[in-house]
Amino acid sequence: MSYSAAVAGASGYAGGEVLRLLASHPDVHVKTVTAHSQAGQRLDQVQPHLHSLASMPLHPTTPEVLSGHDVVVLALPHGASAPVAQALATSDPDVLVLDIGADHRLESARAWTDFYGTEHAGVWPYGLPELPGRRVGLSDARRVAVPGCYPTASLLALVPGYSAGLLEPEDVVIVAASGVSGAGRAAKAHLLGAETMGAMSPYGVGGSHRHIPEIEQGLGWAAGRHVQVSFTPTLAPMPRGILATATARLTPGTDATSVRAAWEAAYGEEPFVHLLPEGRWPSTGAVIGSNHVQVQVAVDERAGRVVACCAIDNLTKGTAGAAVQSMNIALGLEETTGLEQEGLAP
Ligand SMILES: NC(=O)C1=CN([C@@H]2O[C@H](COP(=O)(O)OP(=O)(O)OC[C@H]3O[C@@H](n4cnc5c(N)ncnc54)[C@H](OP(=O)(O)O)[C@@H]3O)[C@@H](O)[C@H]2O)C=CC1
Ligand SMILES: CC(=O)N[C@@H](CCC(=O)OP(=O)(O)O)C(=O)O
Repeated sequence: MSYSAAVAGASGYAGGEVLRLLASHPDVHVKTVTAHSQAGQRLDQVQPHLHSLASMPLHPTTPEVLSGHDVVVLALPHGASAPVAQALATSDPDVLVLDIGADHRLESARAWTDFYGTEHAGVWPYGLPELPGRRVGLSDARRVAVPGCYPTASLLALVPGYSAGLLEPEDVVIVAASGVSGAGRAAKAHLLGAETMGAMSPYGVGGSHRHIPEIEQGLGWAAGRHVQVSFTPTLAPMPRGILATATARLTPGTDATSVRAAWEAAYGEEPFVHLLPEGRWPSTGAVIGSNHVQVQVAVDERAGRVVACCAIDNLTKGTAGAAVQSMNIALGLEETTGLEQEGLAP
């Protein structure tokens, strides 16, 4: 069976990555692409690397244009997807909608308003199938909230320890470095070319980053109680990739053997998440361009803490790959379909 797809926000980084993956997907063909300020152009004027889709016209992003497809991917700024999704709920109730933005990720309306400052649009099944119990919730789903990029890396680093009851729920510290494509294509003051090359600096410091409630939500699901997180993002001079380093206090009696066993049990059967052999540490260089994830964990006995690292490509497993993986599950396809690319090196 062949499914038709529309990709909204096709002129952006996330939409472009969705198209790169769908261009070689055997069961889904891209029928419609939309943009906002760049509507009216040909796709290759804004995404010159997408050769097989080059002549597609970029339509305006309206519910009418997006109607009539089997799958709609919304790669739009926060706040822009909820009204489109509401219109599709009336016109196309059975369409599979994957929201790459944040509008439908948070259960807590209060957390949404605190960090995004607008009205909460509601919550959809969360598209990180590697979290306990989430894969089954995605099968037959018609709506999927694709996780944020930093939450993906942070949760894949730490969730096994919370699921196994090995980590304390307070005093979790996560520092993550992201490539500059994480900020999107639109120019931003802290992202002017020369300033990002050859330098690293933090931003969103002091508990203000909007991914904090999403990370706490995912860790809380695994722990069965609230988990308090200090999260600091940093900008790294690379186009793609996230390396998250997370530390948390061990519960009394937890040793390195039980930590290793918990992470092995969580990821032993996962097609995309690779717990590295002991002594090897994740590198963004090993996952760029692919949906694969590298994870490593160690115990810092002096500090009584676990140290877990996770590397992803922010645009693939951190966005578009997660959307395609969730789409495959929701459509009943093999989960890895269209996501077989190895990493790109050097
Ligand atoms: N970049 C990343 O690594 C990740 C991004 N995301 C999320 O994906 C979404 C898209 O991000 P990204 O691709 O990086 O951003 P970009 O700035 O690269 O692209 C934004 C896209 O949205 C369109 N757009 C802008 N304003 C509006 C509007 N008011 N209504 C409809 N469409 C609009 C743009 O169209 P045009 O160019 O024609 O103006 C463009 O296609 C965001 O929610 C982002 O947070 C999630 C995880 C990771
Ligand atoms: C480097 C950089 O600026 N990164 C972005 C993350 C963007 C992102 O992808 O956010 P969502 O997943 O919630 O859409 C930021 O910190 O805002």
